[in-house]
Amino acid sequence: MATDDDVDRDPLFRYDEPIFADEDLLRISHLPGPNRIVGRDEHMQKVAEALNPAIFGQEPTHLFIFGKTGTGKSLISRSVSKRVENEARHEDVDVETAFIDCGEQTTEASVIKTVGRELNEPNETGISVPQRGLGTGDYYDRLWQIIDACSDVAIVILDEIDMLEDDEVLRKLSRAGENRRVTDSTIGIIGISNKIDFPDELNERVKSSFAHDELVFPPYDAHQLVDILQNRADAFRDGVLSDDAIPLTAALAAQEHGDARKAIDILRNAGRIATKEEDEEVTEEHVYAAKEKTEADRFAELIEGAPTQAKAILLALTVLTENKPRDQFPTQQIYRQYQSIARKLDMDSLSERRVQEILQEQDFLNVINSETKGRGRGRGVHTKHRLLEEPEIVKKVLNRDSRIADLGV
Ligand SMILES: Nc1ncnc2c1ncn2[C@@H]1O[C@H](COP(=O)(O)OP(=O)(O)OP(=O)(O)O)[C@@H](O)[C@H]1O
Repeated sequence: MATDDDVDRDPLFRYDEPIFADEDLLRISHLPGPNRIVGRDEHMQKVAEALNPAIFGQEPTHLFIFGKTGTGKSLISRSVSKRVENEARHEDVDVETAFIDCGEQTTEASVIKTVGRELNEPNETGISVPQRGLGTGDYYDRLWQIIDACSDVAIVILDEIDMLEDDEVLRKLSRAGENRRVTDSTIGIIGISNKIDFPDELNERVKSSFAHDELVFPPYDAHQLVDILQNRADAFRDGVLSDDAIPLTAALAAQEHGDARKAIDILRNAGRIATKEEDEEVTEEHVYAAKEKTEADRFAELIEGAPTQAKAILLALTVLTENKPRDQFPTQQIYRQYQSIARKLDMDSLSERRVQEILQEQDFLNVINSETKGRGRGRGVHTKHRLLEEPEIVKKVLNRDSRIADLGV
């Protein structure tokens, strides 16, 4: 019988995995078991209290969770929802969860459609939710039918809830859950946002559209990050991680704010770099190189993931910065540049006020720095914005959007 060793393998690929034992444990979307979750007992308890009624088919308390990126908001929401689903089964209650990224689904219709598609089991319900072609009202009708057919309680987790274009969807979801004429099932909403120190108008509007409890997730300290990483160290083969690898990763990830996502990404990238360099151990050097790579990837992802409108605004500031490096520009000037770009892109122009809001959202994400100053009594405020990255790098990333690349800027 031929063994693997006898077969000529294609030399283009690698067949050994000397560094990782199970790299999937370091995937951001991986949902670790409860015993691998560190330092969030109190928060988990609060989410559990809010969702507890769902186990008995009753309406949960709606929740808003705030906290900076990588503080475990999605993890705790998903993990507790899953535990509720499991416990409810013992009571013969069907709890189903839909996780929606409002950064991608920003409109009422697309949120409703996506919740419908996530909860639907088309073979059981016989209901289809087409990607396009239905009006918002029809998507709602189908969603209520799906919720009725597939669950006693639907938990809808809305990640990046501040990206929602309006709050109608929140109001309708929360009212439907209370109104037996719309659906026999109940609905619990968890809204997640990382805009904790950025109270903007949208946030206030969204926040006031239904009754809810609020929870704040603080950043992790370096010790907690070490524990989080230690709990995933079995992603690596025995003895592969040098003694410094985890403490250094945790320290680097704690520098800005204690961000578990960054810590996990750095450790994973360090492992990948060690693999690529055919080293036997993940060393300090790999961790430093991984930090650089993680930050560059994240910046690209941040811009690439932004809606085209936001990219057009960023392009406007980039073009201005190219002519006057490191300068600050008032909103009005960026707005004029943006309008000309929007025209070339054949895109509707947003209002100056909305552009100002988007500039400040980017500010939160460390791409742009915005400073607001009073102009003097009765003369209003004046905001100036500065691009923090090199214009060349920003343009390179923006040009990955084919519509923007076609401008040839
Ligand atoms: N307390 C924790 N214990 C173990 N792993 C954690 C913990 N907190 C976060 N993580 C891990 O860190 C990564 C980021 O966490 P999560 O996505 O929950 O953060 P977040 O606060 O929702 O961030 P964002 O606002 O960027 O979406 C995930 O892979 C998650 O599993």
